[in-house]
Amino acid sequence: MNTKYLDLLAQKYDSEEKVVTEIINLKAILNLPKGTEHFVSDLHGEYQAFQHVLRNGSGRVKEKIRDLFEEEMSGKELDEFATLVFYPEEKIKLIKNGFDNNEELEMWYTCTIDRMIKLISYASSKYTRSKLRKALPTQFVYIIEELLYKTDDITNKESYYKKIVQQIISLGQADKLISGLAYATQKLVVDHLHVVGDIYDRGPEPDKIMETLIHYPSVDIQWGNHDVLWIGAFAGSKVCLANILRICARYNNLEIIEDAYGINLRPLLNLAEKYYGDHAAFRPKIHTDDKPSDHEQLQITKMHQAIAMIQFKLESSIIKRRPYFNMSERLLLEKVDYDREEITLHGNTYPLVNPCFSTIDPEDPNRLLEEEEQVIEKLLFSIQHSEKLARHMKFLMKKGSLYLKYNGNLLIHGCIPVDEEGNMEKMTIEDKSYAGRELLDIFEHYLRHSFANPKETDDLATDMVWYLWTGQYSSLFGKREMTTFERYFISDKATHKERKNPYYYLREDEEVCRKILAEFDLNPDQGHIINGHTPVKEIEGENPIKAGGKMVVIDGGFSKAYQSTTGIAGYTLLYNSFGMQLVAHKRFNSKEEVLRDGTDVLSVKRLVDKELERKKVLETNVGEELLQEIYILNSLMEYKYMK
Ligand SMILES: O=P(O)(O)OC[C@H]1O[C@](O)(COP(=O)(O)O)[C@@H](O)[C@@H]1O
Ligand SMILES: [Mn+2]
Repeated sequence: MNTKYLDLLAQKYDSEEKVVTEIINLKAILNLPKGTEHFVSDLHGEYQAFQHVLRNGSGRVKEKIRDLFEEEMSGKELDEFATLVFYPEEKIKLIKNGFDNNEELEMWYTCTIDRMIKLISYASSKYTRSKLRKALPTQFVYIIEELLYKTDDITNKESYYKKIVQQIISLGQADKLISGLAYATQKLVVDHLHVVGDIYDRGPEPDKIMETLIHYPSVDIQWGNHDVLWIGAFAGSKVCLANILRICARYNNLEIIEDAYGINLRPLLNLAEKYYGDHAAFRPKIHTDDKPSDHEQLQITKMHQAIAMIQFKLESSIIKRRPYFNMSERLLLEKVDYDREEITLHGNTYPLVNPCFSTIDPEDPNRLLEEEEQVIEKLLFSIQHSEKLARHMKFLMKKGSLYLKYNGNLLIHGCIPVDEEGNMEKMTIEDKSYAGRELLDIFEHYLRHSFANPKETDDLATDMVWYLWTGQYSSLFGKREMTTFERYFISDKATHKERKNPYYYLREDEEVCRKILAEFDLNPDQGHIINGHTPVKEIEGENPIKAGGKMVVIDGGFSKAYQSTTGIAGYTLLYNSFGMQLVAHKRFNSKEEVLRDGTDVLSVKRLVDKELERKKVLETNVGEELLQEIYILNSLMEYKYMK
């Protein structure tokens, strides 16, 4: 090993004892049970529901409370206590309002602090003391450690502990201590979070989800098709930008653009006012209680049309300059008969419902008007200069990837494009052909290149980000076509169908899943594919666990817009030292409801896999890293201290 490196390391470990202590510490960690991994996907801007799932650790918090207190507490009390751990500040306020005098309150404090200490002690039992310390609220570390390491049999210490608790109460610190303990418990029940794509679009608060993730101690992200659309917009793709604006308009979420990210939509509104009127197909979908005024709705409807038409025009130029995207069928503006208001697709002619083509020159339908060009330029400038968006996108790049191999499993948002026989589909890019893992790697390479070169707006890398959103062989989309145009302008529903890659039915087949795992150098006997992206229709009896347990699809639809199709409000997956558990979540309405009714919205758990022996850190990705560290420390020991 390079001695310079070891000399440098010796500055940190400047005594034999320090090296020895660290080696012993790391070896001890290797033998602890593996930490709990928490998988979520398709959050689609639903910040409140996501918060709830994080706070309850997909049921882990409640489970621990039940284990500890089932004997001494009623069902209602267990619920109340769980709610206190999820939303401590709010719940404490509610509980305090219910007391008539100070004595009752003090009794409640004493009992609650005691229970919280027991809970945190139990929740941290598989971790080192140092990890627990890091999770604790800093101002109370000393006090909590004193309370934690009390054992009941040392009765003569009892009065000492009582004194501590009384002091905390009389100094007015009890609320803060209880809240701190609650948050620490939340941190301890889950060790690592995986977000299997689609943080953005459809729901109202993706920016808040990003903030939460940025502050989350241990997280990775597998990009979803909607996430790469945002990355693409920030990286200079005008067509990705048009798409995110169109989707925000469609779902009545333009606040995300204007208020959360500070982008001025005035130029778009001016253009929209000039060329467009009301249009049923472009009215925003309203899911919230705070309905925009009629005037606002009309403005959104107009902007929605303006940006959709810009999108369709921009798409055509990419399709033309990238023949190997194989998308010439999607040159729709050229297929329209503007006099007759008809379009011919696959040999069938359909009337166009309410066309709004006033910015289109039938002789050159793909050409942007100068005004349209200026609008999209201005919007691109603002998007690329939004400080907050820059922070969020950089984080997505830092923690994200197209796929992830983690503890033997393959995490991927969409699919691995395959043919009907289950062979990896090939895509030729600039005369070179790619399939399977290589295809995903080259996609990721282009995406990173585009992000690193935001001034380039029409190069291959930037176009490729759009391909990831909508291309036939994109691992994030995986459908033959996206029929956005048809849904706006053609009433015949048959034209709205998006043909899926065979992956989406072949993934039921264990052999296909094994082949995919092998393609990624994973052990097919032990690994699983964890997928998001396609809502599992529990309502119709669809099972999220497929291919004999090799495939788990966890998109149950956090997205409110999809809950009527799925019948639930999302799946999450937990993978701890005992195995994997799938958790189905019932619809989450509001934090207020949970606080009021004390009920949790979780339901059934299904066992995906049960480890025969409890899995240790040694057998995980983290374990591999620790082994390397131990190896280096041993080298240091030999080089510096054992001569
Ligand atoms: O929500 P909308 O506007 O109906 O959009 C539907 C589009 O979203 C997609 O389903 C992709 O989004 P998801 O990844 O959320 O499924 C496309 O296949 C489809 O064209
Ligand atoms: Mn998706």
